[in-house]
Amino acid sequence: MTADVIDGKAFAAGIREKVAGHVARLSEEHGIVPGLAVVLLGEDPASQVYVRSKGKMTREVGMKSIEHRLDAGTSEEELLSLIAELNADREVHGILVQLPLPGHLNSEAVIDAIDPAKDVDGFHISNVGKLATGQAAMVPCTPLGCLMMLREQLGDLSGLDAVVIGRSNIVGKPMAQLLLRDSCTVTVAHSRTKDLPEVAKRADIVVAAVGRPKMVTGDWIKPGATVIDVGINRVDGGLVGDCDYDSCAAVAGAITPVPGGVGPMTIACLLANTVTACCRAHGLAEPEGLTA
Ligand SMILES: Nc1nc2c(c(=O)[nH]1)N[C@@H](CN(C=O)c1ccc(C(=O)N[C@@H](CCC(=O)O)C(=O)O)cc1)CN2
Ligand SMILES: [Mg+2]
Repeated sequence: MTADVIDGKAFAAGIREKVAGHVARLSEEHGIVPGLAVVLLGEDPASQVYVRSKGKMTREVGMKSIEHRLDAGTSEEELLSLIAELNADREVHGILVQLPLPGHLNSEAVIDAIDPAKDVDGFHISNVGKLATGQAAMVPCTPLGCLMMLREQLGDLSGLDAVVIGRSNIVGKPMAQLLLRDSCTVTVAHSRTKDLPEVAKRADIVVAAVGRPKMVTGDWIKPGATVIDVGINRVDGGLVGDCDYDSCAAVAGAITPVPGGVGPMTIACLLANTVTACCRAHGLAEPEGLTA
């Protein structure tokens, strides 16, 4: 079997087009321009690339991009004071603090200072709780992108066996919640899981989000399963996923490549979340097909 390649780049472009349509309508019918504020501390090269890309795509879909680039040594007090300003700014509908933060800062305290209604990353404890209890939440962008690709590829996910490898707050845990919401039977596996290859091999859906280059190999995959590779590992100047692409693609029914799979969906879903937050803030109907 040769797997279908799930083209995240093309899918993400389609989402951005939908977002642009909603933004145009918000402007024409209501005179509203959604605004996204991105805060970056320090000079981490990858973070700089992501933040630049977020700004560019925000502008391309017609939204207002607000960027705050702060020194790596910025104190928590200064950062919290900026967040309070953004919380109060009516032109800002979404706020995102680029992660990882420099080590002297308490990420949880920083994230929980963001108004949950503007938390377009979906990392605020209130959004985490809402997702877990089935309430309307802001949903973390990377898992949301994975869910959209899975629904597109497989249709109804109900009853499917899903194994999420990785238990991070940013990807693994919210991914498991979303799959559960879509009535999958969900297993969250991690570095201490016994017989991990056998566990993975039972799954119709494997989501790999561990941050270990090429860890998941084809012999872990049930023939025909759908493999979503969230890993972005820089190895020998190139980019590889958490899955060994060639051996997994030889067995899977469908697979996301790295690059060009999950990555581009993250920023597209961020833009989608910003439009959703803007509509909610103004009591307007939420855009369809852009939320979980
Ligand atoms: N506050 C947040 N911080 C971080 C998040 C996040 O969702 N919110 N996610 C990641 C980084 N990230 C966005 O911030 C991100 C990662 C990767 C991509 C992407 O398009 N990747 C491309 C490859 C790009 C490359 O060559 O490096 C791909 O996979 O095709 C977009 C956004 C951590 N921090
Ligand atoms: Mg096929």
